[in-house]
Amino acid sequence: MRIPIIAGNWKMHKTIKEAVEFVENIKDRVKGTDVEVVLCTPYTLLQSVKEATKGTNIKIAAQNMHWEENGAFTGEVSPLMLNEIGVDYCVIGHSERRQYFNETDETVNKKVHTALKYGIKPIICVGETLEQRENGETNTFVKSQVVKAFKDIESKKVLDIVIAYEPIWAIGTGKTATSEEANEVIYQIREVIKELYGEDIYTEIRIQYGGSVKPNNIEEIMNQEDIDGALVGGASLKSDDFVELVNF
Ligand SMILES: O=C[C@H](O)COP(=O)(O)O
Repeated sequence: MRIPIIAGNWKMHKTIKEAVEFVENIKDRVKGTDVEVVLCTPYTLLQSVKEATKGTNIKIAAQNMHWEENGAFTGEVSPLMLNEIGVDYCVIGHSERRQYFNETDETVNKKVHTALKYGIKPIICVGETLEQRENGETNTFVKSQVVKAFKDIESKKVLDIVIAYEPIWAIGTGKTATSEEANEVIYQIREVIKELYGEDIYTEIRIQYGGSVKPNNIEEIMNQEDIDGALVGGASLKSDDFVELVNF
Protein backbone atom coordinates (compact mmCIF):
# COMPACT_ATOMS: atom_id res chain seq x y z
CA MET A 1 0.00 0.00 0.00
CA ARG A 2 1.36 3.40 -1.01
CA ILE A 3 1.37 6.06 1.71
CA PRO A 4 0.74 9.42 0.05
CA ILE A 5 3.38 12.09 0.55
CA ILE A 6 2.72 15.82 0.62
CA ALA A 7 5.93 17.81 0.47
CA GLY A 8 6.15 21.58 0.75
CA ASN A 9 9.02 22.94 -1.31
CA TRP A 10 9.82 26.34 0.13
CA LYS A 11 12.37 27.08 -2.61
CA MET A 12 14.36 30.22 -1.66
CA HIS A 13 11.97 31.49 1.01
CA LYS A 14 11.90 31.99 4.79
CA THR A 15 14.28 33.03 7.52
CA ILE A 16 15.03 30.77 10.49
CA LYS A 17 12.53 32.69 12.62
CA GLU A 18 9.79 32.37 10.01
CA ALA A 19 10.51 28.68 9.51
CA VAL A 20 10.35 27.83 13.22
CA GLU A 21 7.13 29.82 13.61
CA PHE A 22 5.67 27.92 10.66
CA VAL A 23 6.46 24.57 12.28
CA GLU A 24 5.03 25.70 15.63
CA ASN A 25 1.90 26.79 13.82
CA ILE A 26 1.29 23.54 11.93
CA LYS A 27 2.68 20.73 14.07
CA ASP A 28 -0.45 19.99 16.09
CA ARG A 29 -2.69 20.51 13.08
CA VAL A 30 -0.99 17.92 10.86
CA LYS A 31 -0.44 15.18 13.40
CA GLY A 32 -3.68 13.32 12.64
CA THR A 33 -3.04 12.98 8.92
CA ASP A 34 -2.56 9.70 7.07
CA VAL A 35 -0.12 11.27 4.62
CA GLU A 36 3.59 11.63 5.05
CA VAL A 37 4.39 15.29 5.66
CA VAL A 38 7.68 16.75 4.42
CA LEU A 39 9.16 20.26 4.44
CA CYS A 40 11.84 20.90 1.80
CA THR A 41 13.76 23.87 3.12
CA PRO A 42 16.81 25.92 2.15
CA TYR A 43 20.04 24.59 3.71
CA THR A 44 20.17 27.42 6.25
CA LEU A 45 16.90 26.27 7.81
CA LEU A 46 17.45 22.52 7.96
CA GLN A 47 19.00 22.35 11.42
CA SER A 48 16.42 24.66 13.01
CA VAL A 49 13.50 22.94 11.31
CA LYS A 50 14.89 19.56 12.35
CA GLU A 51 14.92 20.71 15.97
CA ALA A 52 11.50 22.34 15.73
CA THR A 53 9.96 19.17 14.26
CA LYS A 54 11.43 16.81 16.86
CA GLY A 55 8.73 14.50 18.22
CA THR A 56 6.33 15.36 15.39
CA ASN A 57 5.34 13.50 12.20
CA ILE A 58 6.98 16.16 10.01
CA LYS A 59 10.02 15.07 7.99
CA ILE A 60 12.60 17.33 6.44
CA ALA A 61 14.20 17.52 3.02
CA ALA A 62 16.96 19.44 1.34
CA GLN A 63 16.28 20.90 -2.09
CA ASN A 64 19.54 19.79 -3.69
CA MET A 65 22.92 18.27 -2.84
CA HIS A 66 26.25 17.50 -4.47
CA TRP A 67 27.08 13.93 -5.40
CA GLU A 68 30.53 13.93 -3.81
CA GLU A 69 31.07 13.43 -0.10
CA ASN A 70 33.50 16.33 0.16
CA GLY A 71 36.06 18.20 -1.94
CA ALA A 72 36.87 21.51 -3.61
CA PHE A 73 33.31 22.41 -4.63
CA THR A 74 32.82 25.94 -3.33
CA GLY A 75 29.24 26.68 -2.39
CA GLU A 76 28.08 23.07 -2.50
CA VAL A 77 26.65 20.84 0.25
CA SER A 78 27.29 17.11 0.42
CA PRO A 79 25.07 14.18 1.44
CA LEU A 80 27.43 13.56 4.35
CA MET A 81 26.58 17.00 5.72
CA LEU A 82 22.85 16.52 5.18
CA ASN A 83 23.02 13.13 6.81
CA GLU A 84 24.60 14.65 9.91
CA ILE A 85 21.58 16.96 10.31
CA GLY A 86 19.23 14.00 9.94
CA VAL A 87 17.67 15.00 6.65
CA ASP A 88 15.10 12.44 5.51
CA TYR A 89 14.67 13.37 1.84
CA CYS A 90 16.39 15.41 -0.84
CA VAL A 91 14.73 16.89 -3.91
CA ILE A 92 16.88 16.02 -6.91
CA GLY A 93 16.61 17.40 -10.42
CA HIS A 94 13.96 20.03 -9.80
CA SER A 95 13.24 21.80 -13.09
CA GLU A 96 14.53 25.08 -11.66
CA ARG A 97 17.88 23.40 -11.00
CA ARG A 98 17.85 21.90 -14.49
CA GLN A 99 16.93 25.25 -16.03
CA TYR A 100 19.13 27.69 -14.07
CA PHE A 101 21.95 25.60 -12.60
CA ASN A 102 22.96 23.15 -15.33
CA GLU A 103 21.48 20.08 -13.67
CA THR A 104 21.49 17.24 -16.18
CA ASP A 105 20.10 13.72 -16.25
CA GLU A 106 23.64 12.51 -15.57
CA THR A 107 24.14 14.67 -12.45
CA VAL A 108 20.66 13.70 -11.26
CA ASN A 109 21.64 10.05 -11.50
CA LYS A 110 24.92 10.63 -9.61
CA LYS A 111 23.04 12.46 -6.87
CA VAL A 112 20.46 9.69 -6.58
CA HIS A 113 23.25 7.12 -6.13
CA THR A 114 24.97 9.12 -3.37
CA ALA A 115 21.76 10.09 -1.60
CA LEU A 116 20.78 6.42 -1.33
CA LYS A 117 24.25 5.53 -0.07
CA TYR A 118 23.72 7.97 2.81
CA GLY A 119 20.19 6.90 3.60
CA ILE A 120 18.68 10.08 2.18
CA LYS A 121 15.54 9.38 0.17
CA PRO A 122 15.57 11.11 -3.22
CA ILE A 123 12.52 12.93 -4.57
CA ILE A 124 13.39 12.87 -8.27
CA CYS A 125 11.67 15.57 -10.34
CA VAL A 126 10.78 15.07 -13.99
CA GLY A 127 8.57 17.02 -16.34
CA GLU A 128 8.19 18.47 -19.79
CA THR A 129 8.12 22.01 -21.17
CA LEU A 130 5.04 23.52 -22.75
CA GLU A 131 6.64 23.15 -26.18
CA GLN A 132 7.26 19.46 -25.62
CA ARG A 133 3.68 18.98 -24.50
CA GLU A 134 2.34 20.82 -27.53
CA ASN A 135 4.52 18.68 -29.80
CA GLY A 136 3.16 15.49 -28.24
CA GLU A 137 6.56 14.63 -26.74
CA THR A 138 5.54 14.51 -23.07
CA ASN A 139 5.61 10.76 -22.51
CA THR A 140 8.78 10.11 -24.48
CA PHE A 141 10.64 12.91 -22.75
CA VAL A 142 9.49 12.15 -19.23
CA LYS A 143 10.15 8.44 -19.70
CA SER A 144 13.71 9.16 -20.83
CA GLN A 145 14.28 11.38 -17.76
CA VAL A 146 13.11 8.53 -15.53
CA VAL A 147 15.26 5.90 -17.24
CA LYS A 148 18.37 8.10 -16.94
CA ALA A 149 17.69 9.03 -13.31
CA PHE A 150 17.40 5.32 -12.36
CA LYS A 151 20.50 4.19 -14.27
CA ASP A 152 22.26 1.43 -12.28
CA ILE A 153 20.02 1.88 -9.23
CA GLU A 154 19.58 -1.52 -7.60
CA SER A 155 16.03 -2.74 -7.23
CA LYS A 156 16.35 -3.13 -3.45
CA LYS A 157 16.81 0.64 -3.16
CA VAL A 158 14.08 1.74 -5.54
CA LEU A 159 11.27 1.99 -3.03
CA ASP A 160 13.27 4.58 -1.08
CA ILE A 161 12.81 6.85 -4.08
CA VAL A 162 9.84 9.12 -4.73
CA ILE A 163 9.22 10.48 -8.22
CA ALA A 164 7.63 13.91 -8.66
CA TYR A 165 6.03 14.61 -12.02
CA GLU A 166 6.04 18.37 -12.48
CA PRO A 167 5.13 19.73 -15.91
CA ILE A 168 7.32 22.82 -16.15
CA TRP A 169 4.53 24.92 -17.64
CA ALA A 170 2.40 24.31 -14.54
CA ILE A 171 4.98 25.44 -11.97
CA GLY A 172 4.12 28.73 -10.30
CA THR A 173 1.87 29.70 -13.20
CA GLY A 174 -1.52 28.90 -11.73
CA LYS A 175 -2.00 26.44 -14.62
CA THR A 176 -2.34 22.85 -13.54
CA ALA A 177 -2.39 19.85 -15.72
CA THR A 178 -5.91 18.47 -15.33
CA SER A 179 -5.87 15.72 -12.77
CA GLU A 180 -6.58 13.22 -15.57
CA GLU A 181 -3.65 14.54 -17.65
CA ALA A 182 -1.36 14.32 -14.63
CA ASN A 183 -2.57 10.82 -13.85
CA GLU A 184 -1.98 9.70 -17.42
CA VAL A 185 1.68 10.78 -17.40
CA ILE A 186 2.18 9.34 -13.93
CA TYR A 187 0.69 6.05 -15.16
CA GLN A 188 3.25 6.08 -18.00
CA ILE A 189 6.04 6.70 -15.47
CA ARG A 190 4.81 3.73 -13.46
CA GLU A 191 4.95 1.63 -16.63
CA VAL A 192 8.62 2.58 -17.06
CA ILE A 193 9.29 1.41 -13.52
CA LYS A 194 7.54 -1.87 -14.35
CA GLU A 195 9.80 -2.35 -17.37
CA LEU A 196 12.88 -1.59 -15.27
CA TYR A 197 12.05 -3.32 -11.98
CA GLY A 198 8.99 -5.53 -12.37
CA GLU A 199 5.46 -5.71 -11.07
CA ASP A 200 5.98 -5.46 -7.29
CA ILE A 201 8.00 -2.27 -7.39
CA TYR A 202 5.70 -0.85 -10.04
CA THR A 203 2.79 -1.25 -7.67
CA GLU A 204 4.59 0.18 -4.65
CA ILE A 205 6.63 3.14 -5.89
CA ARG A 206 5.22 6.53 -4.97
CA ILE A 207 4.76 9.17 -7.64
CA GLN A 208 3.69 12.71 -6.78
CA TYR A 209 2.29 15.49 -8.92
CA GLY A 210 3.58 19.06 -8.66
CA GLY A 211 2.58 22.32 -10.35
CA SER A 212 0.16 24.89 -8.94
CA VAL A 213 -1.30 22.51 -6.37
CA LYS A 214 -3.57 24.47 -4.00
CA PRO A 215 -6.11 23.68 -1.29
CA ASN A 216 -8.86 23.99 -3.90
CA ASN A 217 -7.50 21.33 -6.27
CA ILE A 218 -5.68 18.90 -3.96
CA GLU A 219 -8.62 16.59 -3.43
CA GLU A 220 -9.23 16.10 -7.13
CA ILE A 221 -5.54 15.41 -7.70
CA MET A 222 -5.27 12.98 -4.80
CA ASN A 223 -8.34 11.09 -5.97
CA GLN A 224 -6.52 9.97 -9.10
CA GLU A 225 -5.52 6.35 -9.03
CA ASP A 226 -1.82 6.69 -9.79
CA ILE A 227 -1.06 9.95 -7.96
CA ASP A 228 0.44 9.46 -4.51
CA GLY A 229 0.82 12.98 -3.27
CA ALA A 230 2.00 16.43 -4.20
CA LEU A 231 5.17 18.48 -4.31
CA VAL A 232 3.88 21.95 -3.54
CA GLY A 233 5.68 25.26 -4.00
CA GLY A 234 3.75 28.49 -3.49
CA ALA A 235 0.89 27.07 -1.44
CA SER A 236 3.30 25.47 1.02
CA LEU A 237 4.55 28.84 2.22
CA LYS A 238 1.39 29.73 4.12
CA SER A 239 0.82 27.56 7.16
CA ASP A 240 -2.97 27.52 6.86
CA ASP A 241 -2.81 26.43 3.21
CA PHE A 242 -0.26 23.77 3.97
CA VAL A 243 -2.38 22.36 6.78
CA GLU A 244 -5.35 22.23 4.41
CA LEU A 245 -3.29 20.42 1.79
CA VAL A 246 -2.10 17.81 4.27
CA ASN A 247 -5.61 17.27 5.66
CA PHE A 248 -7.29 17.38 2.24
O1 LIG B 1 8.47 22.04 -6.18
C1 LIG B 1 7.36 22.51 -6.39
C2 LIG B 1 6.93 22.87 -7.71
O2 LIG B 1 7.91 23.54 -8.41
C3 LIG B 1 5.56 23.47 -7.80
O3 LIG B 1 5.56 24.83 -7.47
P1 LIG B 1 4.12 25.60 -7.38
O4 LIG B 1 3.27 24.80 -6.47
O5 LIG B 1 4.45 26.95 -6.86
O6 LIG B 1 3.59 25.60 -8.78
